[in-house]
This record gives sequence, structure tokens and C-alpha cells, in this order.
Amino acid sequence: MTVIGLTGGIASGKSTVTALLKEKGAVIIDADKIAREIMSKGEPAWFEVLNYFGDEILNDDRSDIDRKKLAHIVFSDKAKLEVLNNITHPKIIEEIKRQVEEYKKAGKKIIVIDAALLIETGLDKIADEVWVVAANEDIQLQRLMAREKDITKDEALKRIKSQMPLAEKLKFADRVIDNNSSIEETKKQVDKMWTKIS
Ligand SMILES: CC(C)(COP(=O)(O)OP(=O)(O)OC[C@H]1O[C@@H](n2cnc3c(N)ncnc32)[C@H](O)[C@@H]1O)[C@@H](O)C(=O)NCCC(=O)NCCS
Ligand SMILES: Nc1ncnc2c1ncn2[C@@H]1O[C@H](COP(=O)(O)OP(=O)(O)OP(=O)(O)O)[C@@H](O)[C@H]1O
Repeated sequence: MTVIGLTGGIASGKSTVTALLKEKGAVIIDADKIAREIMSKGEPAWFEVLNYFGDEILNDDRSDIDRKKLAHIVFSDKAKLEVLNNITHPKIIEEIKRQVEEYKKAGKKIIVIDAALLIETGLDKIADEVWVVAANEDIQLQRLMAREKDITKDEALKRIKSQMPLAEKLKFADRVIDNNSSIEETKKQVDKMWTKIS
């Protein structure tokens, strides 16, 4: 049984790599999905987030948090990002740990935690191995802007800069997947790594 902590900057290719690992039989714990769930309407984080950021972060029919509005606020203001992190991270960490235990009990052999903030949240400590998906900042920016059509270059850069630099992340890496070239090249690296762990 191996717990892999898969990390990398925004749009570095984590989802692309986890999709390949899933095809091979790994189970995936997606931190972004958990973050959305713990902040959905009526959940404790929903109330805490609204309490601090106010109703203006709601969408027009007030049925949900407008993630674009919230992103605009927190990625332009370090202190506010820290408040959001302080509200959400303990809950995300708790849920990820719960899922890891559940999968272990179910006898799953390879468990992957897909989290951009794996190291920042200390979740690397519950992983047997840390894998870093590496993409240079210009590639990250290019792919992020192609994926999120309505994000401005300034917003994209702010989000990239709000994260731990790749060079720092690499210090924690047991394995590195270079995702600067084609998906085919990335797949070859993942295939090789899979044979080593399975
Ligand atoms: C700010 C929010 C509303 C923006 O939502 P949006 O739908 O635009 O983005 P999404 O949640 O899909 O995240 C996309 C990527 O943004 C980056 N990102 C998200 N949160 C953060 C953060 N707190 N700090 C730095 N980067 C972040 C990550 O690379 C992530 O993969 C949302 O990201 C959020 O609630 N973040 C706080 C929770 C968190 O830390 N999530 C990441 C867990 S690893
Ligand atoms: N090697 C590649 N060549 C071309 N495009 C790629 C490659 N790898 C990923 N992409 C594309 O780049 C974008 C970002 O990749 P992906 O969504 O896998 O990154 P991520 O790290 O999971 O992002 P996030 O931090 O937002 O969760 C996607 O649109 C994806 O299809």
C-alpha cells in the first residue's frame, strides 16, 4: 500500500497525471473537489466564509458562492487569502485524512492525494512519496489562460505567484514528472513510475 502525494503549481498538469494514474488502478483524492464540497451551501465553511467576506461574494441568485469573485479578492490580497486558508484548510486536511484511512481499510494499493497545496498544508507528511508535476512558469501561464478563457493575464500571474515556487516544491520531491512537453512524453514517465511502485 502506497500513499502518493501529488503536487505542483496551478495548471502544471496534476489532473492530467492523476487521470493516467486512475486508468492504471490508483484511487484519487482530489483536494480541489473536497474544497468545493466543504464550502458548499449550508456547510460550516460556507457560513464562516460568508461571515468574513460578506454577501457580496454570492452569485446573483444567492444560491452559491461566486468563485470568480472570491478568487479575485483573495488572490489580490495576501491577508485575505490567509483568512480563507485558515477557514478551509483544517477541514480539507481532516477530510483528506479520513478518505486515506477509508481507502486503506478497503485495501486499496495505490492512493493518490492530488493537492496543489500538499506541502504548504503539511499533507506531504502523511504521504509515503511526494511526486511533483513540474511545468515552467511560462507554460503554466499559457495553459492556465487557455483553460480558463475569461481569466486575465494579471489574474493568472497573481494565482501562480500566490503559490510556493516550483524550486521550493522540488526540494520535497521523491519523484518529478516533467510536464513541459507533450502529454505523450508525460505518459511515458508515468508508465515508468507505475512499474516501480506497483
Ligand atoms: C479561491 C477559490 C474560491 C477559487 O475557486 P476556483 O473555482 O477559481 O478554483 P479551484 O478551486 O478549482 O482551484 C484551482 C487551483 O487554484 C489554486 N488554488 C486554490 N486555492 C488556493 C489557495 N488557497 N492558495 C493558492 N492557490 C490556490 C490551486 O492550484 C487549485 O488547483 C477556491 O480555490 C478556494 O476556495 N480556495 C481555498 C481552498 C483551497 O486552498 N483549495 C486548494 C486545496 S489544495
Ligand atoms: N503536456 C501537456 N501538453 C499540453 N497541454 C497540457 C499538458 N498537460 C496538461 N495540459 C493542459 O493544461 C491544462 C492544465 O492541466 P491540468 O488541469 O492537468 O493541471 P492541474 O495542475 O490539475 O491544474 P489545477 O492546479 O488547476 O488543478 C489543462 O487544460 C490540460 O489539458
